[in-house]
Amino acid sequence: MDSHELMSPCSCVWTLSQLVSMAAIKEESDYDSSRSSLTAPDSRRSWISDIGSSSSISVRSSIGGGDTPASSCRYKPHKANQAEWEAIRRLRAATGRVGLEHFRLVRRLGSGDLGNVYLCRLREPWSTGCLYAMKVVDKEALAFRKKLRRAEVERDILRTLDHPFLPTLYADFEASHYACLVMEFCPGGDLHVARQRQPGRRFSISSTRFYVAETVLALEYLHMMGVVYRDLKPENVLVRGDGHIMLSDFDLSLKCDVVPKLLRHTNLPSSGKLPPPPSSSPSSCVPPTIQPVLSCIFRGVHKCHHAAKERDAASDGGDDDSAESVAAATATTEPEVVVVEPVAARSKSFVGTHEYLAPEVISGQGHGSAVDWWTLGVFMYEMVYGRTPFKGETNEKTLINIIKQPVTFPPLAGAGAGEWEEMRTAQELMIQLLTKNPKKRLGSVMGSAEVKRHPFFKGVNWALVRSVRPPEVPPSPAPAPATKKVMMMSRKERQEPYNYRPEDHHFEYF
Ligand SMILES: Nc1ncnc2c1ncn2[C@@H]1O[C@H](COP(=O)(O)OP(=O)(O)OP(=O)(O)O)[C@@H](O)[C@H]1O
Repeated sequence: MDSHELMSPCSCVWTLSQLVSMAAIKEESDYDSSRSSLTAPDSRRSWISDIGSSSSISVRSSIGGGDTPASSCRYKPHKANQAEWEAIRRLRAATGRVGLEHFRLVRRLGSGDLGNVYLCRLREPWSTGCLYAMKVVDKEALAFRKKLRRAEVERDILRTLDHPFLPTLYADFEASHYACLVMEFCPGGDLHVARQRQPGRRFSISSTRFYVAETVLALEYLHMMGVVYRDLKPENVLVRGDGHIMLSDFDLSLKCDVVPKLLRHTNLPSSGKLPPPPSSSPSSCVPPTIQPVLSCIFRGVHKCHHAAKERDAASDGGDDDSAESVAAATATTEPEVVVVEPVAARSKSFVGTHEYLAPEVISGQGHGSAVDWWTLGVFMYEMVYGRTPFKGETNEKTLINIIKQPVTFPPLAGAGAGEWEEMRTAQELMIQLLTKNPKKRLGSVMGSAEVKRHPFFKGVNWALVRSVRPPEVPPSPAPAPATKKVMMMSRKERQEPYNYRPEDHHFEYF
């Protein structure tokens, strides 16, 4: 069969195994592949409830329609000289489009709620060495499960991203009733697995600082693009070939409008006097498009820091009037900060992973970008202590703990003086991130700017984080599959249908 038939409009419905076989390597040897996908325990699965909008959204089969120059974002200035990007660009220039028939699937990297992710490479001989991750979702199955909208949201978000710590979408297209996203391949696995390899199954404070700092930058960019991530956890933080991170999995994310607003540093939550949500420039979660917006701009940050100290000193004493008077005294001289994050966005969807849920998500009172700062606190805690802070014996107990229990820290056995001091600063940051009231949580008013200023990140040069040597650099990917049998998918694996098990994803709390 001519592989181009795949894209011709026809009423045929192909099975995934047929499509995968067509795209798979021609050498049909049956290699044993013990590389089964990594699946997280049930309580760590992500999900979205019907509360809010998901169930009422009509199922539109609008994914893809073939990857043509106009169909997805083609402008990725940060990837300009990257071999993988260049290979796709060259293919598109030669053929006018990118489709499944241009790829060879090598093996399955993993599977999730929406579909399977495959390691693949281009068939063109000149593209040797360029590896990609292809997410394949069955649109019909998703439509049946009322989750097609999630796949569309993920595709739309990926199309807009261009950041060193976020996935690059090289192409997206349809093949029969499958929708395919071709993304950057991360050979280093995820941070959940990486943590298991650490001594005591915990990351050191300096490794934690590195990964958390990169995550902050990724969240900052997402927020500025009007995206609330909502699914931060170590399983979703992948490690690139160079050891830097890449956040993955955007199907639970929330798209919002972001409207820049000017705030003074005195409005920080630690002042105890919060500004009302800006009624003139609210963030809305409805519009389907995302427009890049301005970065945060600071003027006179040194003054900010000084004023913050004064304000903190006043509010530490629990004297609201004192805090207020300091705020008032500095109000006219304080620098202004342009905040472009969707801090006032509100969604009522019950979405996330049990151990990582923010209190406002559980209570259903509406949530916005502050949920990402809560999950950052849980993420950091798990990196440092090897477990999440509110985990109970059951999912229900976990949720109750999140709402009711204060965050506590296990004793740090055998820590030296230096490490103890660093740990104390880390704990301070975690406490501020794990503040149950989202309005008082670090990051809730001025976004990432507040988080980045915390003393835990003292010495971090935010502009150069991507040039810092990561704690671990994964070994180079294996040579091209044509010369390495172990990289090939077995016939059994290629033909295996996507196996959705509803019991893994069912959620019954509300
Ligand atoms: N770019 C990538 N590079 C390497 N592996 C990847 C990549 N993207 C995804 N994977 C692997 O595939 C698995 C499934 O991917 P992903 O989480 O995006 O799917 P999903 O269907 O959206 O899952 P979820 O149930 O978490 O929503 C991941 O856990 C990871 O192991």
